[in-house]
Amino acid sequence: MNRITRSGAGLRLEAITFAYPGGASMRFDLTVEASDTVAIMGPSGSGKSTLLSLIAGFEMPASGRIVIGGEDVTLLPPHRRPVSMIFQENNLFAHLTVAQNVGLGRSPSLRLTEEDRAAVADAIAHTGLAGKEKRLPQALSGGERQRVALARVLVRERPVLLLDEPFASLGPALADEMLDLIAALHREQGMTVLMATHDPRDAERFSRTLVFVEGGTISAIGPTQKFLSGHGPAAFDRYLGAHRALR
Ligand SMILES: Nc1ncnc2c1ncn2[C@@H]1O[C@H](COP(=O)(O)OP(=O)(O)OP(=O)(O)O)[C@@H](O)[C@H]1O
Repeated sequence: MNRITRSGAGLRLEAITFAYPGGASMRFDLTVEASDTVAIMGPSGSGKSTLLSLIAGFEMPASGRIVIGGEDVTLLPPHRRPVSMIFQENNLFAHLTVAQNVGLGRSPSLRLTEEDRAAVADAIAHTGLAGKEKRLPQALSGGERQRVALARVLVRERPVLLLDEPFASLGPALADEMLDLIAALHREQGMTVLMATHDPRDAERFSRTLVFVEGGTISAIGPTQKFLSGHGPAAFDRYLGAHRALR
């Protein structure tokens, strides 16, 4: 059944510097092993989304290098990078059906070959959307819309998946369901996954490695279990304590 095959790519950010106009300067150094699952955590405004946007190519660094799967992608536009990204919401085109939104992952003009159509059907089945192919996004639940975004990621067959708080607009049950689905796809396909999240439960359930971002830089990286069991850096414990107090 599985026409979707993919494996992960390693990722390296070497002395990446970046600043938004008028904003503070940020600097990122990071090495991620192929097929790792990485949670990116840190205070609001610390730079988690910016880090993902730099990897995806939506923002360009002032200096430094980004290497994915051994290829220097620093100067490549987003669509030429071996990366897919899912945002918190607004991942879909409102005027296109589920099947068309997924099909865009294969061809921006929706000129699909037989093989493309088969891949779209596979991805729709994999994400539990069979029977909903002709619906428009407005006729879907929030969780189903995120599944469509995930199905599109699957047909793109990129070895790196970036998730920017993809469950933040979903209730806890749907968020868990979506996380389980991503975990299952990861087990099957081994893509490298980086996920920005504020939720330690998501990090614990899904990630092997935790990256802690503070003040525009990565201040710590290590095994998720170690960080979440209170054996990480003191700053991370303070962040978790403050985060839990807010909830
Ligand atoms: N397009 C932009 N233009 C100017 N400044 C921006 C822009 N996007 C983000 N910033 C600023 O850059 C800093 C880092 O933002 P970023 O969105 O990366 O943080 P974050 O850790 O993802 O935050 P959150 O957890 O709230 O989503 C913040 O101070 C933010 O205000």
